[in-house]
Amino acid sequence: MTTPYVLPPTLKSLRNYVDGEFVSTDKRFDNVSPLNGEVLAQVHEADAALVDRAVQAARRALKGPWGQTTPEERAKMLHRVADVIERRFDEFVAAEVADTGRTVQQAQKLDVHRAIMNLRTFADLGKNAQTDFFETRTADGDNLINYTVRKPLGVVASISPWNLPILSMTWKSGPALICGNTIVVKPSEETPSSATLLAEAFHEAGVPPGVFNLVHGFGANSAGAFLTAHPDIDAVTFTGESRTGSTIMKTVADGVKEVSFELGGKNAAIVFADCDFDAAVEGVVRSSFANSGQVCLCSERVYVERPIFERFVQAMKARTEKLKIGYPDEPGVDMGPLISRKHRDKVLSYYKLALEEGATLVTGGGMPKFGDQRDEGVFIQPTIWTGLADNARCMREEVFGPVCHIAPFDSEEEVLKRANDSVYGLAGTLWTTNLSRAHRVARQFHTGIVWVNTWYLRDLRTPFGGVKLSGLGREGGRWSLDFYSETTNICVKL
Ligand SMILES: O=C(O)C(=O)/C=C/C=C/O
Repeated sequence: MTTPYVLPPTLKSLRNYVDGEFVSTDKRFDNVSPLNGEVLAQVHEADAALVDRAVQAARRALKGPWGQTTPEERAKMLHRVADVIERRFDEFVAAEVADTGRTVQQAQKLDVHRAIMNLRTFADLGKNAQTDFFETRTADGDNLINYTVRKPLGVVASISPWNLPILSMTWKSGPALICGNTIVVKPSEETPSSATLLAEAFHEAGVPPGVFNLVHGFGANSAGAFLTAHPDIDAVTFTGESRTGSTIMKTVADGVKEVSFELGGKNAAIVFADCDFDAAVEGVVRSSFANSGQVCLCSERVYVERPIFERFVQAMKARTEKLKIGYPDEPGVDMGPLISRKHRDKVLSYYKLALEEGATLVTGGGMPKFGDQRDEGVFIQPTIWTGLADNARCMREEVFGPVCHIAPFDSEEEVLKRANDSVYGLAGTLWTTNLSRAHRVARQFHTGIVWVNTWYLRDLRTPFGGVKLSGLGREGGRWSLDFYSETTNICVKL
């Protein structure tokens, strides 16, 4: 097992991967560890010319051998990539841990595990995909048959976030490639390591040049903007902040390109008095502080039915104060640092704002003091507030840190009105042992996803995405196959 946050030697210099080759550039930026501020590697930034080379390589590959492959052959290649990830599992764990400071346990059980699952699941879903067939009889007595065929969109631009780096990159690449497209991926500048390893995995698996391309860089005036503005891309899939989604939508509007967005959230968890109390406490601690609260699905707003409100707040406080914050491989560690100093400053600004807005601080609210090198990292305390008004900024804006606010409620009608009173609508969570209430309330969440008596358990065949500012479209299962394909209907008179 490689030491969890020392990168494998090949990852000291993180290059682009274009047309089957690793490409260095003169313009480089530091990859900085959130654990202790050390420079881990130099990242080679792609300029507009290199992004153009990547898009042209992707376009050429569509007309090459890749364009002639069958879904079965593409599935075999994706499984081979997954085999390489399995073989180099510890390196992918080390890459994710080095870039993000997450716990080794999470990187193993969630991030890298899901990267393998994403590729294998979509390889098989795409290979076995159903299409539609209708028998039609017209009023004039004609008999017709109608059937649909799925064809590739073309060149897909994929921009993935720093919070679940390899999970989101493979969540997009898997379905895009099984549908016969080619892809240019741009990881966040905060998490370049596992993306570079993924390019090595595609290379080792023998996927033809130009099918999978990787460009490193930032958003505006850098690789992200060059890629989404490129005239020869056919679609954009993006996970990240809502305002960046709007910018991308404007960029591709003239070309009327297809977009799939999974954006921000200010998710609500509703805890009824008839819940399984201990399970709800455990579940809401997890849904508030997992990945240091850096998951678009986390619950930053918790509503608890009044009869158990005080008891629930005290139980949450006690359980949260038991969370172990520290290095990725410390025994029993629960939470690592945030992704960067800049992001920690943002979260700390909300910790300060909450008090100005009248919050009662139940626990946390600052930074842990380790008295060792970890103080050079960007760690932060998990925090619980109560007492804020529903219209406080901390109740409406996404903090994207380990924080939640707990408020009491008195009726289903009231709590649903408050939970849905948000510009976002990604994920709702609900805790109750009353079966009919579970189904009745779940469907009244104005969100794309609802979890009942659990959080963030995923079936990859289900539709995943949000409403309002939380996104556009759905990915997952056949919804991914529909997004990453052009569907043609063919009507034949018999
Ligand atoms: O679980 C997934 O498939 C996924 O895409 C999660 C995204 C979470 C973003 O913060």
